[in-house]
Amino acid sequence: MTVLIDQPEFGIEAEEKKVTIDETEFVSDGGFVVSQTNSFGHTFRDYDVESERQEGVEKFYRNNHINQTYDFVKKMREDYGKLNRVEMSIWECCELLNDVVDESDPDLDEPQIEHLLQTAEAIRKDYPNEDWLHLTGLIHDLGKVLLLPSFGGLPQWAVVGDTFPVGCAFDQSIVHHKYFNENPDNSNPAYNTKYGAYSKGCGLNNVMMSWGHDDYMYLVAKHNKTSLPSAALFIIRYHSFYSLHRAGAYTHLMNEEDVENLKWLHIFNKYDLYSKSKVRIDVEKVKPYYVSLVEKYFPATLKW
Ligand SMILES: O[C@H]1[C@H](O)[C@@H](O)[C@H](O)[C@@H](O)[C@H]1O
Ligand SMILES: [Fe+2]
Ligand SMILES: [Fe+2]
Repeated sequence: MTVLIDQPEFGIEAEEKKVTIDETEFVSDGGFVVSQTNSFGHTFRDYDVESERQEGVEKFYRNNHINQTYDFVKKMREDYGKLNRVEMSIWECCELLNDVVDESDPDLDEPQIEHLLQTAEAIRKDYPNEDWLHLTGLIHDLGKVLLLPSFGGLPQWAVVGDTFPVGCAFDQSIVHHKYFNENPDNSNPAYNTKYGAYSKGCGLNNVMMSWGHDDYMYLVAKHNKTSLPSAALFIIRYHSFYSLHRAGAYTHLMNEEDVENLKWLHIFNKYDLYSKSKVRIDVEKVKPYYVSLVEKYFPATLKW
């Protein structure tokens, strides 16, 4: 197995370190079993199948697609980039997710803390030595605290669901694409072409993504100077960007570093998606391990 992990130094100017991956030798056989069906007996991410979640999820995407505009995202990034709302530790934030249920998800109606631990534990089974990836699993959805009053109490459409670039044409592969017809950017010639506000190979870092838990948690991790490698930050920031990592759209906006990091996101996605189940994790049992990882990669208190 060839996985090289440079542990970055902790410091403001420390560059995001790379974790290189040799896919041909990277075998995962630790025992995580991919389930064919979700808790409701359907295949994962089927947005059209009749189920108890279908109607609510579609309503969610209508609101999401109408309201996520370039100007809205710009405003949210500026506002939340100040990180002036709350001060707390990573673990305290995990516990806040006890009260959060995600309305965009056809596969899960459990409190989000379950999903965090299920994802992290599933990764740990197959990649026992990649502790940074376990921690990435634990924290990737922490941005959903944006739903809570002390974080601004944003509506679900501004926090969860798949993400996509704003400022250029909305790709057909995006879930419930038809609702973009009512998004004002869709009829704005500055934003409705293949490249829109961007240029070929400009790099995802220069692309504005619809606002939600991904970009927020990226901002929190980055500005609080995590020592996690760049692949972890990429996973956190783009894990909901299914039109890219599943459908292969928008690759014309990627640069070389994005291409490298996308390999890790593909690995991560398997655990994020297929670990969703009704099988509960014993939080108290696994807590000491995750708290030790948090100590390794984050300061004790973070600004949110
Ligand atoms: O419904 C889900 C959920 O909100 C996830 O946290 C997000 O990452 C997915 O992309 C989305 O489809
Ligand atoms: Fe997510
Ligand atoms: Fe997730």
